[in-house]
Amino acid sequence: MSAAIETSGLGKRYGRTWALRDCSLAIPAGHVVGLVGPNGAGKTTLLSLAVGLATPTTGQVRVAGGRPAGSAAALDAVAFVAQEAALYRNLSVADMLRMGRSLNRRWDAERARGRLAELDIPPGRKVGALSGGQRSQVALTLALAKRPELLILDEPLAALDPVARHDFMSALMTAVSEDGVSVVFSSHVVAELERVCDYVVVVHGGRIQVSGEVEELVAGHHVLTGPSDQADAVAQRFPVVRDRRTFAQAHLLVRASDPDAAPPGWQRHAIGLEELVLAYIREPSASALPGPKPAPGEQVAC
Ligand SMILES: Nc1ncnc2c1ncn2[C@@H]1O[C@H](COP(=O)(O)OP(=O)(O)OP(=O)(O)O)[C@@H](O)[C@H]1O
Repeated sequence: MSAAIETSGLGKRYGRTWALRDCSLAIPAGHVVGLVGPNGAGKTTLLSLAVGLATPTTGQVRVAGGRPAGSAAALDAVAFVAQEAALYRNLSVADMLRMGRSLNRRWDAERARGRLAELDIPPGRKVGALSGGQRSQVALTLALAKRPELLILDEPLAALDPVARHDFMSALMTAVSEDGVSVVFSSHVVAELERVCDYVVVVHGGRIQVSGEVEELVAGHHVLTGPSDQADAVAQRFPVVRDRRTFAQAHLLVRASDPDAAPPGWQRHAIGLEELVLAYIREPSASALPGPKPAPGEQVAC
């Protein structure tokens, strides 16, 4: 299967700071990928490298089926919506569309006009006079008019209110189902992920901490609840992501897909994506990456 984004040994250093390091990742095409992590984790850096706006200090990155990031072939296939949507506030919406047409080899003008009409965004209005939600929709329209194979968005939801956020994500999902475009977007809105993403990447401290299909990640983790005095023995049997204990009871979030994982006297609970992602973000030394799983009893370490 071709990869939407593939990196090997990718690193980016700004002065003494490694914004991203040792990043080897293969995100298969055809997914809606949520890229999450705390402030300063390296999300924008990873996306900038994938788009070709930054050059790697180490390693390489290929996009949309093996095209070197930033190459002419990649620029044709990839559309990017930046954190601050790169729109000229003094130009009208129609001017932005004209600019898009002249800058891109592939350009679906009809679709762009139709989309803006559906959204009731007047073509003659200056971009600076639009609401934040409307500006985001214009940026998405420009990106989709390229008919990209891969659409990359850096925190598209950050400035949007809940209704605009919902409308934006619905528009994105429609584009995914109509065009089959692969989408990678970074977000702090972890609660949204479960509804829209089928693949998730967690980055923390410049390193990839989690990468995988949502369904597999959720099926492969459970919370085991039982007596605290047995918790050490149970923790020896499974890779533990999070260990919470009171005097009487322990709650261990473990990486185990075995349906019989719960030892006698212990209960097993399923876990949702939001809780799973937050648990990893709170435990930076834990990781869930493709490849051999950690041995039972091994603390999952990067
Ligand atoms: N141009 C730059 N010059 C110097 N340091 C930078 C630069 N860009 C990013 N960094 C540093 O690299 C690290 C990763 O930054 P990055 O913007 O990729 O994180 P992020 O996960 O996107 O953060 P946020 O969620 O806050 O947007 C941070 O420590 C940041 O300060």
